[in-house]
Amino acid sequence: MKIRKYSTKTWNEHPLHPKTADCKTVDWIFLVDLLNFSFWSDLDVKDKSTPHPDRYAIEYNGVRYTGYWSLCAAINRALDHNIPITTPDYYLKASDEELAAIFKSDTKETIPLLDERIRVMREAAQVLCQKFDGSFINCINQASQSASKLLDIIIENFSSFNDVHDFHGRKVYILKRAQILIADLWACFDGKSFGKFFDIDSITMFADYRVPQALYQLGLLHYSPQLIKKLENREYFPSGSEDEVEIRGNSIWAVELARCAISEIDPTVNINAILIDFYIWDMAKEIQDQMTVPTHCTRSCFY
Ligand SMILES: Nc1nc2c(c(CN[C@H]3C=C[C@H](O)[C@@H]3O)cn2[C@@H]2O[C@H](COP(=O)(O)O)[C@@H](O)[C@H]2O)c(=O)[nH]1
Repeated sequence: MKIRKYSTKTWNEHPLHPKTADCKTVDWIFLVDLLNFSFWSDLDVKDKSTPHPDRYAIEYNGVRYTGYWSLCAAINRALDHNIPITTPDYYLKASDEELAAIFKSDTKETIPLLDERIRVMREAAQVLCQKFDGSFINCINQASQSASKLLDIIIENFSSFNDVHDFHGRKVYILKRAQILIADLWACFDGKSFGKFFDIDSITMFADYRVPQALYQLGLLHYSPQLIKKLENREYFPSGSEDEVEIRGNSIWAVELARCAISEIDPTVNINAILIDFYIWDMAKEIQDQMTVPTHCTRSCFY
């Protein structure tokens, strides 16, 4: 496995990520991270890099994309057809049919949670147009270059980002999409302009379903035999259930411990949870076929 140096510059190198860092790119990142959830397929029981032929996929520039990349491809496809899909005023007023067409599948399976995606688009567009003059840039400006303040603005105004759960009577703030939204801005704008946050290191890893699987593979997360059996049986974990919150919460802690360990080995290295997460997520995609336990199965708009 090639060792890759991940830096914020790597974010823009992905073929489907925007190559210009401007106002339109902020709208693109907001929409992508508004919809950055639940791509795993009921058809793909093996969830390998060679996906089930019928699982949701988008053909774009001659490449078939599944998962997160299928979302980016669908949005870029619409923009290529001069549909202003990243403009909040557009996805506030477009019909359900017009929005559904954006995610039109190039295979038999439709995008998971399509109705939920349309609902959260409407909800977020309403807030952006009514409270922030139609652009997330005004949320960024209100945060005065504080990542934690922007996090508060996001979860106070956009309920679909409110990834908070009860675990044995305690509130667990996971906030995966709200945090990756801030992280993607920081990475795309290379820590400048709309990506400039003096406290970016306060952002944690993004507890999705892919990185926990990789953390286990790397020996940074331990699963009990009972949990492994449930994962192998593709048992469904309801959003907020004990197993699901445990996997996600411990993933965050595992990355924090990894961050501390790296800093102890080399205090000069400029590392944070975001870069560790991005690196592991990208690597997970490369070693998907070698994974010894499947991802966990939860359907939610949180990740
Ligand atoms: N923790 C974490 N979760 C991430 C990402 C990304 C994409 N980030 C890109 C941008 C910069 C980085 O360099 C990555 O290239 C998507 N996801 C989550 O994964 C799941 C989709 O998985 P699959 O079905 O296999 O595509 C879904 O829950 C989605 O929300 C990440 O980076 N970290």
